[in-house]
Amino acid sequence: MISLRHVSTSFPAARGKEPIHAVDDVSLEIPRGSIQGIIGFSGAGKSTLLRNINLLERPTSGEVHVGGVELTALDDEALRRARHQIGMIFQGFNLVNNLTVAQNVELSLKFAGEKDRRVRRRRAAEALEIVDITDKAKVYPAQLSGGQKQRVAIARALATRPEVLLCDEPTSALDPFTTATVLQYLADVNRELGITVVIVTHEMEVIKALADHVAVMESGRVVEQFPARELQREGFAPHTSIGRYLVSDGISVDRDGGARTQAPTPSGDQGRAAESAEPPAPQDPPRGPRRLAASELLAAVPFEGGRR
Ligand SMILES: Nc1ncnc2c1ncn2[C@@H]1O[C@H](COP(=O)(O)OP(=O)(O)OP(=O)(O)O)[C@@H](O)[C@H]1O
Repeated sequence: MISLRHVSTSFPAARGKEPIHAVDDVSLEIPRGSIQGIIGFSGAGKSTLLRNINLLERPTSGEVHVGGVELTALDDEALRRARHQIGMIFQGFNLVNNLTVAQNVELSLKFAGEKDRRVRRRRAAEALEIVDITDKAKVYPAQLSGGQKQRVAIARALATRPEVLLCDEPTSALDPFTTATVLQYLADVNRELGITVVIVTHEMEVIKALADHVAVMESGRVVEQFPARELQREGFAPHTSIGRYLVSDGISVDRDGGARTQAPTPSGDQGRAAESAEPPAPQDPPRGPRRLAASELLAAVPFEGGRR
């Protein structure tokens, strides 16, 4: 379904510096209808690789194929049409604040060239129903919690009926209970609509809950791949030190190094902004009180139809 062939992406150097090789000769096959997790530390190149799939970031070299079409060979107009098959959601939700929830979703259909307003309204209503947020159709994003905003973003991505959903750290700004809710919707979308999901995250617990396949990135390269079910197998150890570190106990890769520990509230659906900080170096694991692992909370929140 998605085939990345020797994809590299470099960014020009600042004066006197070396260019940044954000993605370095990555080849990856993602089967139709699967959930592919991409994990690694900050700066590993995960987001750039994800944005290479819909050419939001055009690779410097290599080929990107989606649904049998080589996107890297298309002209601008053909690429614009092909992109309707690929929805995307982001850590920061990216909703338009001065439009209502329904208008935000309709906007994606407008961009996709749907001229009939009634069709846009109907399809937006359908998409909002998929993520159970129809009751918020007339409110503005500022009136929503983080989890609700992400559900609207999922609806917006689904409105064009894509075959692929790209998720860039979709739960990083959410508390663990809200994370479980959003993951549930992504699992449902994958299972019920057959949408191929690619999810970039620094949280192994998200991968464990959702993914079929895992790719570990370091310094722009995919250094290791394994089936996500391996994560449930006792004694499983990735081959690379970065992979072992990411799956080791206590690693929900809390980027603040455990300095800000916050117990989630069961009411849950209160988005809170994640604070950015450098990740710990692999040889320097996080200190301080361990944040409640998402798995503990996922166990507490029913995850019906969850994949694992
Ligand atoms: N538009 C850009 N211009 C210049 N450098 C960039 C650009 N986008 C990304 N980079 C650099 O490319 C490298 C990979 O960045 P990328 O955002 O893909 O990593 P990541 O693994 O997603 O990190 P994070 O988890 O922090 O989002 C980093 O060194 C980053 O600074």
